[in-house]
Amino acid sequence: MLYLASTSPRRRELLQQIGLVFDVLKISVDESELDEESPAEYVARLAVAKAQSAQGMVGEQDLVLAADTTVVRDGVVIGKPATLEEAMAIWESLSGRSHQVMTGIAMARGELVTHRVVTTEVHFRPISRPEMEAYWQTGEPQDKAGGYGIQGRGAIWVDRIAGSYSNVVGLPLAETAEMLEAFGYSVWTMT
Ligand SMILES: Cc1cn([C@H]2C[C@H](O)[C@@H](COP(=O)(O)OP(=O)(O)OP(=O)(O)O)O2)c(=O)[nH]c1=O
Repeated sequence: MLYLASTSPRRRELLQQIGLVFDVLKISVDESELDEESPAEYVARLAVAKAQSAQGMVGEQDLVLAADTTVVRDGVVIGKPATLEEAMAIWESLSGRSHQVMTGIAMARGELVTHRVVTTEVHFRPISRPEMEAYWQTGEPQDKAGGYGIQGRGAIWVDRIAGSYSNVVGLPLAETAEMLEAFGYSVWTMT
């Protein structure tokens, strides 16, 4: 059996989109950063921690998939904004330039744990302050890394991307399917 260890509705939808059959496990891990850790190491570590924290809820033969997505600007991890002020500061720093979205994906079965990090380059057009205020009011930015959703209204700020789109939403599907194949899960044979 395949399990997705995530509270994110986006990840659930992405996995469903490619026809996978799975159950969802709610997990929570400490998301604080460690000193000296790169953004790629951070998302990989959190994805592995999420997968491993769910392993106690499943059998030895079950496969657990987990992920962590973050926005990175100039090598700095940008989290989820808690207030309008925080969101404005983030968006000011992303306006009219590029940033990276990194997702760590982890899969764990018994003693075997694999992980991978996928990066997408995202470019924002210049954003005005009234737009930022209006966007905050929609409620969309609050639970999202970098305070935007490319799959929602946030899309109007994105004028180009290089790399995986699903990675920005929370789970890079090509890479996830490839990793699943290595564990014997094919999207073509799952019912
Ligand atoms: C940049 C961006 C992020 N996001 C989301 C993806 C993730 O759900 C979220 C980043 O937070 P995560 O900590 O990766 O995930 P989560 O807290 O939603 O769920 P869980 O840890 O239980 O798996 O931001 C979007 O939905 N769209 C975007 O364009």
